[in-house]
Amino acid sequence: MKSRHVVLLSIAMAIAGAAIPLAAAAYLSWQLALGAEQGRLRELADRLITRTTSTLADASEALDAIGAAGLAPCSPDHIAEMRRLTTSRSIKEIGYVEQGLVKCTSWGPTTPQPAAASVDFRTMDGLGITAPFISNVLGGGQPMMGVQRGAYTVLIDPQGFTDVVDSTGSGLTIAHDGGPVLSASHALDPALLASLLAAPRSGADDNTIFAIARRDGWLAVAASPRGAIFANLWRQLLILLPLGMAIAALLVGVVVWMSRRRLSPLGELTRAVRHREFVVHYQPLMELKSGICVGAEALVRWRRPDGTMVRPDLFIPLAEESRLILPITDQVIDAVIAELGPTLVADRSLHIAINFSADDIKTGRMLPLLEEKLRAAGIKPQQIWLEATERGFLDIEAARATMAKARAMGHSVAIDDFGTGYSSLQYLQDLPLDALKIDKSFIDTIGRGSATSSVTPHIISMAKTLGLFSVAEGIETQEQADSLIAQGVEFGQGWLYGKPVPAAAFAAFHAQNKATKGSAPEIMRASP
Ligand SMILES: Nc1nc2c(ncn2[C@@H]2O[C@H](COP(=O)(O)O[C@H]3[C@@H](O)[C@H](n4cnc5c(=O)[nH]c(N)nc54)O[C@@H]3COP(=O)(O)O)[C@@H](O)[C@H]2O)c(=O)[nH]1
Repeated sequence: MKSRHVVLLSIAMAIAGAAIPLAAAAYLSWQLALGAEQGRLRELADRLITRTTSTLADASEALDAIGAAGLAPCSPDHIAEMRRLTTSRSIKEIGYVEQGLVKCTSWGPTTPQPAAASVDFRTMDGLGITAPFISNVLGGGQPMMGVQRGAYTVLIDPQGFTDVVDSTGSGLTIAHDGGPVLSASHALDPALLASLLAAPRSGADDNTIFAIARRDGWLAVAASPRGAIFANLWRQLLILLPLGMAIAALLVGVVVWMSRRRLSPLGELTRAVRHREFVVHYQPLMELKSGICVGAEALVRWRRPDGTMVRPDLFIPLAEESRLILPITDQVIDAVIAELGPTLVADRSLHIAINFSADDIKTGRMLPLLEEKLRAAGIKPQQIWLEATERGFLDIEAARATMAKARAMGHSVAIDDFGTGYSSLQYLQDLPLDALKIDKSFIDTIGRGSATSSVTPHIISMAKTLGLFSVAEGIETQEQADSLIAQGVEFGQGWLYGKPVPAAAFAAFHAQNKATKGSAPEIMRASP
C-alpha cells in the first residue's frame, strides 16, 4: 500500500476511532436513561393494577357485607349500613336497585328512577363493571365507575385509581385487558393508546415513552413525554462521555502509533519483507587474465510497489540492525535458485556469490536451509560462494565454525570489502577462507598516485602469502584491469565488464562470454 493510502486510511481510522466510542457513549447513555424510565413506568403501571384490584376488592367486600346484612330494603338501618360502608376512601356511594329502578342510596331514599347504564363487562370474580357510570340519581351526574352485584351498585371515582399512584405527571391508563378503559390521567395520544390496547407493548415513539403491566385481567399503561428522561440522560452522559473520550483518545493514539510505525523506515521494510518485494540482480565476475565469466555476485534490490528500486546500501544497514536481513537473505537464496537454478545445473563451471549478514555468519543458521534447497534444485554447493564482511567476524570463533562448516559442505568463502573494516589482520591466517575481495575504494586509487594506492599491492601480496584468491571490486577502467592482472589478481568485477543486471540478462551475457572465451574450471578452491 502506498504511503498516501496509508495516511488516508489512518485518517479514516482515527476519525472512526474517535467517533465510534463517543457515539457508543451517547447511544449507551440514551439506552440506559430510556431503560430506567421504562422500568419506572412499568413499576407505575404495576402499582396501578394493584390499586385497581384492591379498590375492586373493597367494593366486592362492601357488596358482600350489604348483601349479607339482611336488612329491610331502604329502611333507616339499611341506609345507615350503606352509608357506613361508603366510609372507605374509594367507595363514593352505594345504590339499591329493584326491578331496574334505584330505590335508595347511601344518602337516603330516592324517588324510584331507572338505574344508569348496563354492565360493560364482568371481572373474574363476577363483579359487573360499568365505566363510565353516569346517572343523575346515583353519583349526581358525575362520571363514575359502577361496580354491581345483585341489587347493589357501588360507585367508585375512577380518578382515584390514577391520582394516587403517581405524582410525577406521567400519563396512566387502566383498562380491562381486552375491554374498555376504566380510568386515564393525562390522557395519552388516542391513536397511541388504541394501538397499545390492541397490541400491548413497552417502547418509545417520537414523543412518548411508554410501558405496560398486565395481570389479573387488567392492562395498565404508563407513559411520559420523551423529554422526561433528559435529566437522567445528562447524568449517564456525565459518566459515560469521559469514558468514551478516554477510549477515543486511546484508539486515536493506537492508530497514530501504528501509522507512524507503518510509515517509519522499519515499518516499510517489515512490510516489504512480508510482501517479498526484493529482487536480485547479478554482476558478472570475471577471470581477469582470460576474460572468462566465472560467475556473478547476487546483489539484492528492493522494488517498491510503485516500481522504484531502492539501493541496498540504503536499507541493508537497517535490515541488519533489525535482523530483517535474515528473511531478506532467504529471499535472495530463493531468487538465485529459482532464477538461475537451470543455468547452474547446465553449467557446473558457473558459480554465484551470495552476501551473508553478520548474523548469518555468527550463527550459521542458513547453512542447513541452503543445503536442502540446493539439493532439491540439483545445484552443487561448490557453485555457491559465501561472501561475508569483516562485521561478521566480531565473534571470531563463531565465524570460524560457520565458515569451516560451509567449506566442508563444498562452498567457497570470501571476505567482502576487504580493507574497509577495523578487524585485526591476525584472524586472517586462522580463518578457513578462499578469497579476499579488495574493496572498490582501493581499486579506485590505481593510477592516481594517492596515498592509499600503495595499500593495494600489499593486500594482493597478503592474499598470495595466505594462499587465497584475490578478487578486485569495482573495476571501471582497462588501466585498472591491466594493473590488477600485472599484479597477479585472479578475479574481478566492475562496470568495465558489466553492471548488475536481472537474471535473464546475466544468463545471456554468460552464454555470449562462454561462446567467445570458453568455460572456467569447475571447482575453484584456493586450498583444499
Ligand atoms: N547482506 C547483503 N548485502 C548485500 C546484498 N546485496 C547487496 N548487498 C550490499 O549492499 C551494498 C551495495 O550494493 P550495490 O548497490 O548492489 O553495489 C554493488 C555493485 O553494484 C557496486 N559496483 C560493482 N562494480 C562497480 C563499479 O565498477 N563502479 C561502481 N560505482 N559500483 C560498482 O558495488 C557493490 C558491490 O558490492 P560488494 O561486492 O558486495 O561489496 C554492498 O556492500 C553489497 O555487499 C545482499 O543480498 N545481502
